[in-house]
Parts: sequence; C-alpha cells; structure tokens
Amino acid sequence: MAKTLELPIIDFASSDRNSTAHSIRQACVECGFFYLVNHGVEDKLLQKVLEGSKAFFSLSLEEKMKLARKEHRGYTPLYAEKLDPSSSSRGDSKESFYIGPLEDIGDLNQWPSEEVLPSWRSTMEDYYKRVLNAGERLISLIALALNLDENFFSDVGAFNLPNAFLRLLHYPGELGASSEEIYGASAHSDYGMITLLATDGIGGLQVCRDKIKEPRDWEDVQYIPGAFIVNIGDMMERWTNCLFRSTLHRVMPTGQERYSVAFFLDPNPDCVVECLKSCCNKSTPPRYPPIRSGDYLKERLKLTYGS
Ligand SMILES: O=C(O)CCC(=O)C(=O)O
Ligand SMILES: [Fe+2]
Repeated sequence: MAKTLELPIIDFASSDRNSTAHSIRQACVECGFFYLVNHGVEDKLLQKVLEGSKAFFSLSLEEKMKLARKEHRGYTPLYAEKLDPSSSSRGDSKESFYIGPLEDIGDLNQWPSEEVLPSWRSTMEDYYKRVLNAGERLISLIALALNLDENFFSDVGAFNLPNAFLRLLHYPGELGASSEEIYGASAHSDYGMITLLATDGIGGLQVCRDKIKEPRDWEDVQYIPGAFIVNIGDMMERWTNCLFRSTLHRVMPTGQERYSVAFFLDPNPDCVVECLKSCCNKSTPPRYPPIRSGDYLKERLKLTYGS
C-alpha cells in the first residue's frame, strides 16, 4: 500500500498576498504539488462538467470517433496515449477529450452536436473560462513567489492568448485480465506552466517526489472536496532552473471507474521560456537553453502520441 501524501493547502481567499506567495514558493520548491481552495470555481459547475463528461464518454465509440483528436483537440480512445514511453504496456487505459483555446481564429475545437448533448459546449466553455481566470490569478502569485513583478508572465507574452487545454478524462473500472502492467496514466510530468486538476473523488493519483531514487516511492494524493490539485509543469521548471519542481505522477487503476478534469495552463506558443535571472548565477548556470513554448510542446506531444 502506498503512503498518503500530505500536500500543502493554498487559500485564495487569504488577503495577505505576500504570505500566500511565500507558501506557494515553499510548496513548489519542496513538492511541486499543492491544493488550491477558495479558487472561485463553483462546485455546482464542476459537477455539471463531470456529468457532461460522463454523458460524452457513454456515447458509442463510433459517435466519439467522429470527433477524433485533430490539432490536439477532440477525442482520444483507450490506449491511444502512453505518457511513459519506457513502460511496456500497450498504452494508458483511459479515454479523453481535449478542448483548446476558445478565442482561436476559426475555432479549431470539435464539439458534440447540440442535438446529441444539449448545452454541453456552453458548460465546458463556462468552466474553461473560470479555471483560466483562477489559473491566471495563481500565476501572478507564482511570479510574486519568485520575487518577480506580479505581471511578469503576462509581460513576457505567456497570456497573450495562453495555450490552455481543458482535458476530460475517463478511466474505466473493469479492465479485464491482462498479463502486462496496466496504468490509468503512466508515470509522467506535465509539460506546461501549471495544471489545475479536479476529480470525482475516486482515488488513484500518486506522486513520486524523488524521481532519481530507485525503486520509486509512490504516495497517494488524497481527495479534498472542492479543492483543485495544482502541480508545476516542465516549462515552469525550466523557467526556474529546477527551483520549482515538475513532479512525476501517475494514475493507478483501483477497479473503480474514475472521472477527472485537468486544465493545462501553458504559455502562448510564441512565448520564449528562458531561465529567470534570479534563478541562475555563475555557480548555477542555466540548465536548459531558451525555447519557444510552442516548439517545446510539439516535441513533447510527439513523444506521447507518436505523431
Ligand atoms: O486524472 C488524473 O488524476 C491525472 C491526469 C494527469 O496527470 C494528466 O492528464 O496529465
Ligand atoms: Fe499529469
């Protein structure tokens, strides 16, 4: 049995921004994961999103495949993705649906029709906008936590149409007998700045705080109703020269069906991710060269999906 991990809780309702920023810094340096409470996204809306997600994944495979992933938007069937390319499994045992930036010129998103799932699109758009708002507020606190101006990340163009993706996830309960290792989501770190995750309360999410130690020590992340689970992604790790940690995590099958909703907040594709001056010096030079966010993401997705 994995141990349960005690993650720090960050409260958005606190009026002391400096103290909140200090707590965020500590959480990001020590673990790269924390809970966010009082984030302003109503539980009622999340429940509607989870219901919508259930309704979508209950459609026939044929219906879902009409919206198969294109331009990183739409449906990915079971086993389409392998987050840990070194794992011997045939792919992760989950299906998902991606929704990309809403203000794209010529909206590249794919939507189920109103006849099939009435009001589905507006529920997802509403949730997307609200989580984006919470995420942007959180990023300005992260800037403060790094002793930067709170507008730093918008000033470098990260939010000039951020590359934010909402991803509905469904992990089936019954997987049938198999001789190979099965993961809901195999071990990985997220690619972007931050991820804000909500779940239906079913367990399975685990974190490995030390990716070098062998064998790996996996700890269970507990469910706190109404809280987002937030984690730092690889681009933020690059910006901070590994001061903030993009931590390995995975989802193990528990035998119970599970739904979750992840929101990946990534910078605008043209934003250059480059080691912050405050995070390097002569004795600690930058570990990574500057990179365009869009190029970095494309490379990572190619490894995950094979295209
Ligand atoms: O479903 C979850 O709890 C986590 C999903 C995840 O880590 C991901 O999609 O990157
Ligand atoms: Fe993840």
